[in-house]
Amino acid sequence: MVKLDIEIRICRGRRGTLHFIRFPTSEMKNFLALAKSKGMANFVTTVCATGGGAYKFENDFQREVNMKLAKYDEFDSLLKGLQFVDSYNRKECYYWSNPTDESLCKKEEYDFSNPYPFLLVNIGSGVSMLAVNSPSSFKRVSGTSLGGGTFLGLCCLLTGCNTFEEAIELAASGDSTRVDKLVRDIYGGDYARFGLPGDLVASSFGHMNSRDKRSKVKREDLARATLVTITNNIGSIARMCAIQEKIDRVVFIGNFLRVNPIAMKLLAYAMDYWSKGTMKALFLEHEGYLGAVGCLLQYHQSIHDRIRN
Ligand SMILES: Nc1ncnc2c1ncn2[C@@H]1O[C@H](COP(=O)(O)OP(=O)(O)OP(=O)(O)O)[C@@H](O)[C@H]1O
Ligand SMILES: CC(C)(CO)[C@@H](O)C(=O)NCCC(=O)O
Repeated sequence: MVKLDIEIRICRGRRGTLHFIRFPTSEMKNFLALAKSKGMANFVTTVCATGGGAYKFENDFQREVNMKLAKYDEFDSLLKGLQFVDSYNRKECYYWSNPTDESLCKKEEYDFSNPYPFLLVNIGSGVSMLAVNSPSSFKRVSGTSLGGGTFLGLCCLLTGCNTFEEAIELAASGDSTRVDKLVRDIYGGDYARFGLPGDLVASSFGHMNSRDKRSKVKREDLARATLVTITNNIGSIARMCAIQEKIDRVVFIGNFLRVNPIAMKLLAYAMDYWSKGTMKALFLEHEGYLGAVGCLLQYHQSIHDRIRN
């Protein structure tokens, strides 16, 4: 279990501890009802917010609890949060060593004090890829709608599970090769001419057209195959973006990676293997909270600027 609280001094000499809690935006109605019943508006007038929810729920906050949202762009917030969290916590950034050897693969700290340029891959319900060249310069290079939401949605459909935690637990004990068709299922071994090893997935879910194979597959196998399919696709797009932008470090964040070492190791493997060791996959301990930290910092900065002028 990673300790996520951060002791901070933000600006105007303010000190404190950042605590992190999360709930899905599908629970916003319940959150607002709780905030109302506890009289939250008596001690908080403004809530910093980022992402689509900052726009979608703005009127609800005003109407239900008479609170204002201080809204900040999701990518500005992610990057500001990342810079801040990494500077406060030297152990924030890590990688998976020996990703091509499961028995040796382990989590190791990474010194990210000289970060630029890097590719930031935010795996939320959808996925965005940003090329970050300096603290103030970035562009959104690409994205894909096949993200964490797709993994969870397909997993619920295919296995009858109901939560992300359940989906990950199922995947942990599943075997995706009972679902996916591998190169060796097509070639009988490697396709050496183009460097495609026999154990590479040739066709995700490619076995599932067979009635016989479908009758033998378990929920766990389907969950694992869904996880592998979505993760490999993201890894592949991220690698192409990194090549296009001439970047060799790729930082993966977003709640899809929460409690999800299978996906992280797969991404580490894919980046290392397909780049012949020239690209590195990096991860952050606060992978799902960077936007929240970033919008708080921007709010403080705006107050500071207002006081100075
Ligand atoms: N407890 C959880 N409940 C639901 N999803 C979870 C949970 N923990 C991790 N996830 C994963 O995180 C994903 C959402 O990630 P995140 O919260 O970073 O994205 P988001 O900001 O909502 O994304 P987007 O901006 O694309 O809508 C889910 O689709 C799911 O794969
Ligand atoms: C729409 C956002 C930016 C919201 O965070 C994200 O879900 C995303 O990048 N989706 C993928 C959209 C695309 O296909 O590029």
